[in-house]
Amino acid sequence: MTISEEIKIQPIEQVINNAIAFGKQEGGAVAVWRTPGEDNIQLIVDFSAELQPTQDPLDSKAPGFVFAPFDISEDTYLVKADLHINLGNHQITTRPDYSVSTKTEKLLTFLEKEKSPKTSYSDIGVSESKEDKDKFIQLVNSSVKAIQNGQFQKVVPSRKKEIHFDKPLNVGNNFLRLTKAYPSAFISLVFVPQAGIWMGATPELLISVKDNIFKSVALAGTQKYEDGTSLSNVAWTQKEIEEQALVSRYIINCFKKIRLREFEEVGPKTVIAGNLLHLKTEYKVNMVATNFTDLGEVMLKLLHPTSAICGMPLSPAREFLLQHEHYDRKYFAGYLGPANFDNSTQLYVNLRCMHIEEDKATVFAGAGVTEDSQPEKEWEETEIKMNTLLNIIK
Ligand SMILES: C=C(O[C@@H]1C=C(C(=O)O)C=C[C@H]1O)C(=O)O
Repeated sequence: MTISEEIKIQPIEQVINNAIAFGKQEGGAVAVWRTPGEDNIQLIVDFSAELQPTQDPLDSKAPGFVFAPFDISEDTYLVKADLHINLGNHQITTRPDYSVSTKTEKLLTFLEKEKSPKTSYSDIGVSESKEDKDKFIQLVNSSVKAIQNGQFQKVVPSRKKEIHFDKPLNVGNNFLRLTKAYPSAFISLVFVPQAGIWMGATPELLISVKDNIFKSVALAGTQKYEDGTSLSNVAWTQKEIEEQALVSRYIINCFKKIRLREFEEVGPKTVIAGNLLHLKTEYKVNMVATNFTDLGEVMLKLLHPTSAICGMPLSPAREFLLQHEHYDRKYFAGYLGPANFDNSTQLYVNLRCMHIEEDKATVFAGAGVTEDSQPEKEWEETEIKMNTLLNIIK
């Protein structure tokens, strides 16, 4: 399908804003993303009048973008790539079995003609009370007690914070700001009618499958990154080393459950994630050599939610969070990313993210708690994780 010259000359920010406005107005879902280390931004639109939730987003093999919540009993969506625009080279592709409908024509006209207001930034107010801090400190204290009582070894309590704008946030422009600020993060902007608008810059791969190679990572342990710090001089405490080792063990236990013995393990290494440092171990499996051709689907079901975002062992940690966290994480700490797209699947944990509404947005962050956690430090950790977005958003 050819793309009109008019779309090509539109600023990318405007094409993104108009695609989301189209989804809201005409019904449809939109996903925009930039994978780590890539320049090109991808945008897809699913024209379904009512997007249906799916149980197994990878099973259909349909190219699209998966959007899954933290709590697997809530709805997961696959935004199908009815229409795909590569915003790097302005190539438009439609799904081969999708007949170009009047909706496609309407979208393309919409993208060409509608002008979004020129970039002007909002004044942002952050609402946070002493009560919020006290509540989180209490949550960490009860997490440590539960660990001391032997209920589990690690748990990842989280919290949210609201920010208010005086005028609607320019999401297209802020998405582009995130891509520039965090070249090694997975940057995403998703609109699903039932879930609203979510934007994020996550450092954490959940699973990827490409050229018959399966990958996953164990990412945990957090400290602030000061510009210019040499990674070889970074030191980690025993608590942080153990906390990350539990995530590695969780992944290896998942491999064991399916009797997969041959995997490569590299790390743990210190990595930079925007304004933060983490410890990361990488796992790699050759799916042909091990005869596990559906490893992506199988591991996705076993891994989520990993002990980087929930706890170890999984069940008692999840029960604890459901009882004590007192809010719904929704899509925070869920997973998202392109599936069966350009012959690869890359799903990331939805961290460093925000849910955007008309005049406010909600940011989320959690912190891994072990027996040695100090509540005040865990609070600070959630603050700096939220700053990954708050330092950039205008
Ligand atoms: C839970 C978050 O991050 C996760 C928890 C980490 C930790 O506890 O140190 C580090 C990286 C992520 O796996 C978050 O960003 O909200």
